[in-house]
Amino acid sequence: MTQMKTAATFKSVNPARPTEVVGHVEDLSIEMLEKIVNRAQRAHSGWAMLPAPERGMYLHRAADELQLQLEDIAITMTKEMGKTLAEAKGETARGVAILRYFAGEGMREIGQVIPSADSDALMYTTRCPLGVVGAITPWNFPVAIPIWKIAPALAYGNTVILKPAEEASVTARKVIACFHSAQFPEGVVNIATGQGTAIGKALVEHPYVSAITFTGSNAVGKQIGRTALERGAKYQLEMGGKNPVIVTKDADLDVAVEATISGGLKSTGQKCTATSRVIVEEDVYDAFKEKLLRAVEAITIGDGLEASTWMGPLATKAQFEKVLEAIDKGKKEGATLLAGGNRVSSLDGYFIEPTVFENVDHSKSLAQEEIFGPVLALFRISSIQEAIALANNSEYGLSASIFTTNIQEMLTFTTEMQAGLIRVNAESAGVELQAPFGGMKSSSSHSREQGRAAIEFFTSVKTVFVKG
Ligand SMILES: NC(=O)C1=CN([C@@H]2O[C@H](COP(=O)(O)OP(=O)(O)OC[C@H]3O[C@@H](n4cnc5c(N)ncnc54)[C@H](OP(=O)(O)O)[C@@H]3O)[C@@H](O)[C@H]2O)C=CC1
Ligand SMILES: O=C(O)CCC(=O)C(=O)O
Repeated sequence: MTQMKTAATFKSVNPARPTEVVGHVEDLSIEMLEKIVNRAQRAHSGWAMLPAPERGMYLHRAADELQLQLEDIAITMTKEMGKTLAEAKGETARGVAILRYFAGEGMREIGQVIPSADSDALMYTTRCPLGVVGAITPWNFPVAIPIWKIAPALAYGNTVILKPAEEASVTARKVIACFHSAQFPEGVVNIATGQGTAIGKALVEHPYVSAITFTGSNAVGKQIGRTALERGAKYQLEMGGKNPVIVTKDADLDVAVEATISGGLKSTGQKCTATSRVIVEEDVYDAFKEKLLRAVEAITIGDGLEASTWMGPLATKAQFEKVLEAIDKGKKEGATLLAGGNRVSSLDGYFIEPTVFENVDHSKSLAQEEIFGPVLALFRISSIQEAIALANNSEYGLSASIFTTNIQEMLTFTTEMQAGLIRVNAESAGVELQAPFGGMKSSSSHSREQGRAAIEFFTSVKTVFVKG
């Protein structure tokens, strides 16, 4: 009798009601990962040799499949990590658009002809794929983030292994099923579910994995960067944010309040681009605060599948506990709690009230540490210079917004703000797929994802000199 070694599994639960199991996912062993990496390595040369427009057609077919599965995938996402169904549908539709954008990359130019000093020579650049790419992704955007890593990797001729967050693995498996239904050649698109500290780590260390693209926490990102650097693999890290919004005395306060609520509290504040510091000029501080607190009070909390819900639960038990601890620490450090601050005791899941603090010390945790939850800190300032200095007083530099109608203030902000995404009269979150995305300072490894910028990470440049 042949003994088949079967994989262990782990369960993924619904954060809105943690007794409900959304699905079981394979907890791969290192031996199984080894097989997947070998398969991806074997598939690489065939995939890289395909004409780029043909690779683009595969991506179009994956987009068609994702479009067909949009409703089911969005419902799974809401059940698995809690964001509202409207947001989950929007994110899945964004995944379709990203696939179509990178399908088009198969038809765009990849190099330049450069004048040579030798009149008998032709000199040009071209690009080649890196090989096997490992994509390690978080739970907060379980469709968009994997796809904005996988789609360019494939378009430029790499094969891919996705290691999704454990808490979003059921959704990730459904996304990868769309690629399989689109009949990508065997081994080109792969998923390796399991623990980050085992499977993720082994992927980063594997000699056949030429590049790692990661989104998640700073602690893990830095560790991945060190390991990849050590063995000469290419790496790209997108990590945290402590994103400021500045509201000046010339701002339209209603617009600023709506954008602060949306940027800070949609997805329950679990976006690396979420607003967490709200820096308001003293002339309008009290008026802004009053409007903000009224809007916060109107927020409906509940299961993301219910149409009346504006804000769902935190995605995981760990995140729920981390956010409650951060709120508690803020209180102990002397900040004034204006709204929220508690778990929602009438609901079983990982729900926390939208929370607003003021009188926050700039050097303390509420002003400096990424919370990744529905928590806003208000700061009162007396000038635009003070506002920008405060906004820049952070180890992070991902996204930053200003609300003003004063053109000089807009220009000063766009010049002096140290952030990869600068937004004027618009919320700090919300990324457009055709534009470069990434942060400054500790928010990223200084590279950019999405749009045409993606080609820089997922390919290597070759300079070719041909002498006749
Ligand atoms: N920038 C962003 O978009 C995000 C930021 N965060 C921040 O990170 C905090 C913690 O969230 P968390 O989910 O724990 O984030 P992590 O950084 O731990 O997880 C992100 C991904 O990395 C994997 N991973 C974990 N450890 C390793 C490792 N040693 N080697 C390789 N891969 C690994 C995880 O797998 P597994 O799930 O199996 O652990 C997951 O797929 C949040 O509170 C928030 O502050 C979180 C999510 C997104
Ligand atoms: O703001 C967005 O749409 C993207 C946010 C993001 O990339 C993240 O939270 O990891």
